[in-house]
Amino acid sequence: MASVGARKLLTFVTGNPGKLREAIAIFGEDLPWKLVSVKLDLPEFQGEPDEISIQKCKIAMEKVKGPVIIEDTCLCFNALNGLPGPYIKWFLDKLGHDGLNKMLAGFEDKSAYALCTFSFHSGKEGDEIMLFRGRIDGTIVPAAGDNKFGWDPIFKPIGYSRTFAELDGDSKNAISHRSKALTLLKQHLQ
Ligand SMILES: O=P(O)(O)OP(=O)(O)OP(=O)(O)OC[C@H]1O[C@@H](n2cnc3c(O)ncnc32)[C@H](O)[C@@H]1O
Ligand SMILES: [Mg+2]
Repeated sequence: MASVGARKLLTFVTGNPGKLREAIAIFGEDLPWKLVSVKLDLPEFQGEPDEISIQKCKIAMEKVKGPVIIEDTCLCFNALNGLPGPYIKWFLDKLGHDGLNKMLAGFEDKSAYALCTFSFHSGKEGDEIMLFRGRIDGTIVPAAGDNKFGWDPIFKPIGYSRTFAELDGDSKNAISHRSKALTLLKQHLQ
């Protein structure tokens, strides 16, 4: 298995620099693992979040021989029974922040949740793909804050008066869907 010093390499396959930046910060340096990345535009599958994550991980496993992770993020509007969910990337791309807000114009319920699923495979034949999930609940609001990463400007976590985009990186990482999922993965790796 590839290693740096005493540390084993864990390869995160993603085409998204925002995810990578946050994952590196959350993963930290306290494990006997070093997180490295491979930039690849993975296919956008359809289906339920777990199925999508497993399919995505299988593609990553073809590219990376060794321990590998991928991540899939859904943004689910409760008024729309969980949509756009795994399809949020295309909805955001085509409609923008304003259009996503307008989708909820006819509903009183503006609540939503972000769901992050990390998939891990050890790289050993016969081992199963393992899933680690994190969720945060919030509200969809008109865009506020720096437009640096995806739908951050329109997601206001419950209990906060500011959107993800208005929080600094450490504050987002302390509570986010991504950090909850990655913390479970880290516990497994320990
Ligand atoms: O290569 P992968 O890892 O799949 O990266 P992606 O950008 O295609 O990501 P997804 O398929 O998981 O689609 C999720 C969409 O939600 C966005 N997104 C993911 N996590 C986010 C976060 O924490 N805050 C804001 N936007 C986020 C992301 O930019 C995409 O538009
Ligand atoms: Mg993707």
